[in-house]
Amino acid sequence: MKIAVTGTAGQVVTSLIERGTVAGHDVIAIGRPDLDLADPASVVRALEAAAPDVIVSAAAYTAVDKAETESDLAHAVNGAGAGAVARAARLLDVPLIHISTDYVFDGTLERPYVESDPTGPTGVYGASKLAGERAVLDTHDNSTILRVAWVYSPFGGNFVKTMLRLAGDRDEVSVVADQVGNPTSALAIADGILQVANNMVSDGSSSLRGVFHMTAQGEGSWADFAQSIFAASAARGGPSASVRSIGTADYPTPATRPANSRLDCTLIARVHGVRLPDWRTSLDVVMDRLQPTAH
Ligand SMILES: NC(=O)C1=CN([C@@H]2O[C@H](COP(=O)(O)OP(=O)(O)OC[C@H]3O[C@@H](n4cnc5c(N)ncnc54)[C@H](OP(=O)(O)O)[C@@H]3O)[C@@H](O)[C@H]2O)C=CC1
Ligand SMILES: Cc1cn([C@H]2C[C@H](O)[C@@H](COP(=O)(O)OP(=O)(O)O[C@H]3O[C@@H](C)C(=O)[C@@H](O)[C@H]3O)O2)c(=O)[nH]c1=O
Ligand SMILES: [Mg+2]
Repeated sequence: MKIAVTGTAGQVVTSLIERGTVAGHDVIAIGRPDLDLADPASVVRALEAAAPDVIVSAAAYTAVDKAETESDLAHAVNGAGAGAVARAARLLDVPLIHISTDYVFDGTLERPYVESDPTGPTGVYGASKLAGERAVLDTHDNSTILRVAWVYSPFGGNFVKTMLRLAGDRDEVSVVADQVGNPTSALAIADGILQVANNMVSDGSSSLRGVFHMTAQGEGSWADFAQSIFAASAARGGPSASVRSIGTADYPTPATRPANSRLDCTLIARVHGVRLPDWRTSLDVVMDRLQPTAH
């Protein structure tokens, strides 16, 4: 399969290049300056020139707090930019897999969110991603939206790397314990994307299209996640710190984040046969990559 993916250095695009290549696919990553999501004409032009069998829309404006003061740019990239990717997929007549987020929800529900639950983003980033979902669904029927969450990997910037950096220069790190979710490895996301792509290319049924939740099994708070990161690091002889559990009110940020970010992934298991590993299993894989010599 010839897979075009948006972005060049992001966590999901880098993981898809690795996992897709291992699986024998031709993965072409297209990003700035050739494809700039803030410039819709460049998006259509670059994707048409690549002539792929399937498009994966993985690039996005992901700076959650900064988005609060860069609303126009966040919406241009995540909203209109996603629409431009969908127009390219329509022109090429190929399946589109678009990546979205748990931050489309307000987090007030007491159980994991299912796909049909009402959205209600609490910040600009979530609102811009929701606009992107709608642009995709309005533009191209042959689309699947995968909502992922709390992404980490050996690549780019993420919570795991932030925690390891903080542990390098302090004994204790304060982390919020009242936001719960599903930490998900970008490498596992890449494997899920490949399975969904295979399904879409070989089967045109509408049941395979639409919105799906796709996160790792298992849940935890950011404080739980930090604790597991430090335990895994210590076991490899790397930096560690103790976690002080704090409340969201004690960690003020420009953007409001959902208290409950948990996504129910029953639908994608049933329809696509995709079930990502437990997050603690995937964390070990990523820690082995980040600290290969530390054992
Ligand atoms: N990170 C997370 O925790 C989560 C992410 N998601 C979603 O998953 C997807 C992948 O996220 P992730 O891999 O972590 O993102 P990263 O922040 O690691 O990377 C973002 C990517 O988007 C590219 N990009 C940003 N702006 C533009 C632009 N104007 N034009 C073209 N490319 C641009 C970057 O380009 P460059 O390569 O040039 O740097 C980079 O490749 C996104 O859709 C995100 O919304 C969903 C839930 C959680
Ligand atoms: C660095 C740090 C963060 N925190 C808190 C802030 C926040 O509530 C939580 C996670 O911090 P982050 O800045 O990594 O979170 P954030 O950037 O909001 O992560 C989100 O990114 C976007 C792109 C998504 O789509 C989401 O799924 C989610 O992964 O931990 C602490 O409590 N202590 C700390 O030392
Ligand atoms: Mg962040």
